[in-house]
Amino acid sequence: MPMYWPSLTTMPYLPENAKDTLCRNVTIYGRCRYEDKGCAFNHDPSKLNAHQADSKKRFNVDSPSFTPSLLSGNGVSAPKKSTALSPKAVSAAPFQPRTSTRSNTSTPSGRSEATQDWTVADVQEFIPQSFDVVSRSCRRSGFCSDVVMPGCPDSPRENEDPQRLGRNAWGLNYSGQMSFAADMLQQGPLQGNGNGGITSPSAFDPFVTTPTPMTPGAVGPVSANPYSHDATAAMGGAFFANQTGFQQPVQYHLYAPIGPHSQSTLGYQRNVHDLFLPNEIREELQKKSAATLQTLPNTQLPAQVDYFHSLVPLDLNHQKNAAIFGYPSWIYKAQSSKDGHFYALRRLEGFRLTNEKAIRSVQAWKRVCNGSVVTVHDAFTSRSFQDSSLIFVTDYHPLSKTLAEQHLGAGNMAISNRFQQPRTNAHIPEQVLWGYMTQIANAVKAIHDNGLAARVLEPSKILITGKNRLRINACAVLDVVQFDTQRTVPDLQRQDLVNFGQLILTLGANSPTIMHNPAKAMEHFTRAYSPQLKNSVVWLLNSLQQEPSRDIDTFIHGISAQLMSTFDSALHMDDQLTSDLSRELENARLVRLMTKMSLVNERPEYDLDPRWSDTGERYFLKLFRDYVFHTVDAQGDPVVDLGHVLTCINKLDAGSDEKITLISRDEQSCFIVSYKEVKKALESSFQALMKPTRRMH
Ligand SMILES: Nc1ncnc2c1ncn2[C@@H]1O[C@H](COP(=O)(O)OP(=O)(O)OP(=O)(O)O)[C@@H](O)[C@H]1O
Repeated sequence: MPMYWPSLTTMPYLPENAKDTLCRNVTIYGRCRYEDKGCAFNHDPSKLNAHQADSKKRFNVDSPSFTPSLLSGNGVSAPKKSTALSPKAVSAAPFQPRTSTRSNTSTPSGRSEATQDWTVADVQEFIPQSFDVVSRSCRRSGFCSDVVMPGCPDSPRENEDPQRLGRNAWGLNYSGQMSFAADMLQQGPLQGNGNGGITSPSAFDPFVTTPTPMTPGAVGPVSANPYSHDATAAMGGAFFANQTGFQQPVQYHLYAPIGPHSQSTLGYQRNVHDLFLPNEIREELQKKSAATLQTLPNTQLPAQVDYFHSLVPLDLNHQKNAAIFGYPSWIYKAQSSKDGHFYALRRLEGFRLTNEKAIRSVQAWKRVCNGSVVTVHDAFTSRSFQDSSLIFVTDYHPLSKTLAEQHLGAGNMAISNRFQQPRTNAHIPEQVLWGYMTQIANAVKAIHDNGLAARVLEPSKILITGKNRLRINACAVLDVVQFDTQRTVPDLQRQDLVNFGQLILTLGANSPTIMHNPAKAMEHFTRAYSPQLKNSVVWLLNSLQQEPSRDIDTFIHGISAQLMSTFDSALHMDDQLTSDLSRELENARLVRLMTKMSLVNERPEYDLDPRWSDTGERYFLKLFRDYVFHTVDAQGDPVVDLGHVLTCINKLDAGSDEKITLISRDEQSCFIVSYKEVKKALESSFQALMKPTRRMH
């Protein structure tokens, strides 16, 4: 190990009391080769002892102003060092207040004092302390004996046997739990003390209620937004949103465990998956994104249909029946050149518009805004397909299936290709069927309230867009195609109720053809489901015959108990999604911060420019990057600890006052810097990048 050389020019920090601090080289090697070459530290232990005796006189038990918070003068907690490690500590005398140290543990002076205390004979008393708030880095951080690094799982803690820690890559211990969480939770909130120091959790007094940053009207630590200094100035509004108006306290930079929780883990344990979106949701969303962005090269389809392009067919087979609309219909996904969004285009092949008013009836459908209806946006005629077609523009719901595909085996082969899960012939559970009923009732009510009728309530025209999540599709089509119908809207609305009843009966009987024999279908339904469900279906089926006339409001009133149950399920789902979302809370921030770091660090075009890469702030940003990502253990193997990375980046984002020691790759120089300083340096370097012409000034 090279001799320690504290007065290198790159080292920005020299303790003001250097003369009172025993040189570390004297401690380690017995002498300092730089004693006469400018080393600013003390090389005569006897002088130091005299001085320390002096200082003990000044600060002792009798000192009237002693505060047993274990904080040093600058607000940084006193080092624990040898006291925590000494075997004598076990039989230590009861707690007695002793001299508080002035500087933090990262400084050479801290080390020399430790040396004074290091001999066993000097360990007089055990001072109960919490962890060192000031962390000290060591590139060889694996169980490094002289560095206590909160957040670094390889640092020794409280006589912990490193072997027992049994950690593996990603900071997981062998039981599969994240190791960093304990450190993060242990550290608790970091709060500036207004002195540039940090109050440690050891100063927490359970009997004193202080306003927390979450308390409305709280002042103190949150009065200054720790992030606001750079918000728009540094990144420009487009890159980082301006955060003015929101006082985010530092505590929010920890991942708070929002339920539901796994019962098999201890309070402080985290599984790496706890930090991110659950895999199923991530996969589902990614598949949906992929489906949305899918394109079809070498297609025979027109390149442009009105203001849409990039058409991809959504139909699962080439056989089209004209049974529902009277015209063969096709569905395409397409991108709008007006707004760049994706839409579903339903094309009715060979339709000739004879009455212009017909197509205007779509206007009324644009006003139907309901979670159970596929929103209709537009309708127009087109000759792009070399015929005369009628096109309906609706919302696109990627990877959706129709009820017929899901439960009645429609397009079975193709479905298994697209969704990789062929339809099961299983009987639909009653609760699921109630869920379908309440959602369709919701859609029908919205449609009827707008003075319209759904007219198409078929299993092949109802989409499942998520788990048990339905939306009525193909609305508005019959209003245009059968514009001249003689039936009144109330009549069509009653017909909707009948169609609704038939739909549920078909699904419950689990066969598309069972409606050819309604008596048999009802018999099957009665056997499979509760009388309440059956009665609801019968009520709907009889809507045309009975007086007084029936409407959707009366039906909804009748199934209110089921509505409550569906509503409750929706609330649970909402909770679950909120909880899942909270896991992603910091990711966007972290990714942006890491992007910033990557943009600044080691830019090839400035590689040979010493003013850019190897001096000042850029240099310690480079070392900070090493500290976060390139730490190695005692054997020189890379430490791959996600917990360490997240902790460091979160603290950087928060601009914490906590200090770290950054050591150069050749171990010849070091910086003692706070995260706050690193953050400022990152901001100004990034600013310099954004203004290349002025960067050198
Ligand atoms: N708005 C939409 N967003 C996404 N996919 C849709 C949309 N509308 C329909 N689809 C999908 O397109 C496919 C074809 O739908 P379509 O309405 O033509 O039903 P179909 O099963 O072909 O019935 P039919 O034979 O009566 O036309 C279905 O798999 C459906 O999930």
